[in-house]
Amino acid sequence: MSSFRTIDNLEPGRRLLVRIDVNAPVEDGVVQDGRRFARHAETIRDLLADDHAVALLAHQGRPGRDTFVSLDQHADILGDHLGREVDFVPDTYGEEALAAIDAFDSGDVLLLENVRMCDGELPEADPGVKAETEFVRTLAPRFDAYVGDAYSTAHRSHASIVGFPRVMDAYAGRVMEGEYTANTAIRERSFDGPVTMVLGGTKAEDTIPVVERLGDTVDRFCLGGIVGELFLRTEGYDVGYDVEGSELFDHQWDDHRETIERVHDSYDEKLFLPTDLAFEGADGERAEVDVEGVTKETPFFDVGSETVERYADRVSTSEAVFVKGALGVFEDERFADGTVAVLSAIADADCFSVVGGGDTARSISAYDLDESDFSRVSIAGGAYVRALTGDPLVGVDVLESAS
Ligand SMILES: Nc1ncnc2c1ncn2[C@@H]1O[C@H](COP(=O)(O)OP(=O)(O)OP(=O)(O)O)[C@@H](O)[C@H]1O
Ligand SMILES: O=C(O)[C@H](O)COP(=O)(O)O
Repeated sequence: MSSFRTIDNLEPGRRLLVRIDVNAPVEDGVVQDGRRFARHAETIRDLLADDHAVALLAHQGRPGRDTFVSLDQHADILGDHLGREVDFVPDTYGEEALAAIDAFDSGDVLLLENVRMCDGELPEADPGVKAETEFVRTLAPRFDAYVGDAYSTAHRSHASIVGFPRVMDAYAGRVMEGEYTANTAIRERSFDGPVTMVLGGTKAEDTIPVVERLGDTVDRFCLGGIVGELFLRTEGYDVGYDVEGSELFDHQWDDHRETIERVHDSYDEKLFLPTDLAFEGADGERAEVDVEGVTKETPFFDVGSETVERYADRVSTSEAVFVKGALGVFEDERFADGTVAVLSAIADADCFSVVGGGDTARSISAYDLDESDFSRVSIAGGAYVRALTGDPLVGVDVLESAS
């Protein structure tokens, strides 16, 4: 059980600084709605019911990525979920933000600008260091308390996650409490039959340590997405290289090569890698190639149909299946087969199943799968895998210390 205080422990009518995580996919400049908005809206609704004044902090994307955009659209989406206006302030702790904060009152909700656009939020550092930033020193005294609700960013030692709770009265919001309780409980379960992990997506830093840490307890790892290609590269296949305009592979290969090779050698028998991959053919349609025939000039966007069949077969004979990261670029219907077919096989199987990853969880609603066919859908990605591996979450630790 966690030992943090929750928003149920707050006196009504406080001025609250609330960190949420509505980091979302951005398609052609349009921020996509999803579970994260819906779940944080529940926290905000509960806070408003207790007459609090709510100033929201959140991030979107990472500097340098095309998903690194302002939060103005996020305010509208949150407003739609809440059925009321959420005021967007295009500033975080400058004059405009301070004027808005000084003027706000019980029952108001405002969303400050993307915290990763302001000095002090990045890079990661010790909570004591982040608490000394101008960002934290300026905003903290203007509020009665801090609410940490961004469970899915609780693995990042950033100012808005660890700096404020270090110096403020701090509480966990509904999302933080719910995700923490469920994800910690998952780790404590044991299973009689085979346990399978389906790992894909774009973040090697999240998925590779999972294989390393859980290699002795998990029976099968079915790999796809970027991580699948990086493992194929250790076997000498010409994949997992950046083509022009992409920055998905080479830096991750440089950072993780040693671990990938070690993990590959140690758990060879448990690792299932794609045997075929999908790409965009000359006619713009989905085409597939056996891994024996791949070339480094071709970008691949999904696992192929033979791989899907093998993975679906593995999950259907499992007692428990954990998913982190999509097997392909499911946002494009041509490359959704791998992700959707394997999720469907999990939904049909008689097993305990958890799907994690902010982006990955979106494929469930995007392709009309039924959320109730899974034991749990977590809106967290990196924090979810850390919960599975038992690694501490700084954003949770700092809330516990604040109690
Ligand atoms: N071969 C591929 N090339 C490029 N992108 C891919 C490929 N396979 C999967 N993806 C992308 O992986 C994404 C999902 O994984 P990602 O690692 O970004 O996040 P996640 O695990 O869902 O969540 P979080 O961001 O919360 O950690 C999807 O948006 C999908 O488009
Ligand atoms: O989407 C996520 O996983 C969280 O919002 C954290 O984002 P980050 O990986 O860019 O820190």
